[in-house]
Amino acid sequence: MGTLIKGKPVADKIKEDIKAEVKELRAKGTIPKLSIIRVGADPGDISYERGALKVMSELDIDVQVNALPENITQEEFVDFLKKVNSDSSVHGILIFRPLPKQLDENVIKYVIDANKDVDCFSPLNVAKVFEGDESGFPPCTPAAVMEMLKYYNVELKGKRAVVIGRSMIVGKPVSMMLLKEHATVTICHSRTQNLPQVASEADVLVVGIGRAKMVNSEYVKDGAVVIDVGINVDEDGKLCGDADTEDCARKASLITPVPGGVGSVTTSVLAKQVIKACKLQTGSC
Ligand SMILES: Nc1nc(=O)c2c([nH]1)NC[C@@H]1CN(c3ccc(C(=O)N[C@@H](CCC(=O)O)C(=O)O)cc3)C=[N+]21
Repeated sequence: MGTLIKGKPVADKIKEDIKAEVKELRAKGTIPKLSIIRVGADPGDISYERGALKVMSELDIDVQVNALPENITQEEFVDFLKKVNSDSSVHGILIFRPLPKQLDENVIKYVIDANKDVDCFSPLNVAKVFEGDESGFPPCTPAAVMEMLKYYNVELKGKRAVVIGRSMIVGKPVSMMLLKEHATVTICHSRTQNLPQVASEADVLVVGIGRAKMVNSEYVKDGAVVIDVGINVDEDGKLCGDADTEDCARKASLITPVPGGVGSVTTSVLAKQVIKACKLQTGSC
């Protein structure tokens, strides 16, 4: 029976480091501020927003939530984003994705100010993740995965990591970050043949596909570490991951729960990146 590894101690440690930095910034008259841009009311977005608001208020970081209508046009969205870009009181910008289909992410990603882009939307920040350059902003969820692995002393060097999912928010960047730590990385997705077989070769299995409880013990090698990045809402309206936690735990050595796992660390990483952005913009680093 595997051990559930929770996000809370990892998040607490990250928050502890940030607290002093916020104090220092505030003493100099700078109020760190995050601007969230949400289009519509997707349950995953709402969950992230709720978590983010809680963490930012704990840490005394200002947040502005911009809830834009589901049917907003591309032009209106771009105009709005440009306004947030040029608002000097805002240091970090988080745009929930995926955006509705009338909005072209391939255009918008060039509009967001890379220095305020705390969740790696801008191609400039994406490039840095792929280059292993830590001067930019990695996406918060993959960064949270790496924080979890580090905190729980999971060895990556030379190990076989399998990532299920190839999104720009989770799968692709987390694969590059695992590669940087010298894992041998396989990226799987909905078209992968013999998925359970490939997944069950993993020492570390990272799941981010957005399909509730899809991954069961058939996908898990004995003693593997399972990191569940999925945030889904089940039939009863409860939050659940992409893995069937209980079933996977029969074989896994360590497994992250949902809620209370990676998601709870993501929001702390977000706060950390807002502070990094704030220091960058106010010249205090
Ligand atoms: N650009 C972008 N980046 C994302 O990383 C992103 C996104 N868009 N769109 C939505 C999904 C979903 N997501 C969550 C992150 C944390 C929690 C979280 O804090 N969850 C808490 C529970 C919070 C609550 O519901 O009260 C937990 O798992 O314990 C939830 C969901 C990130 N996503």
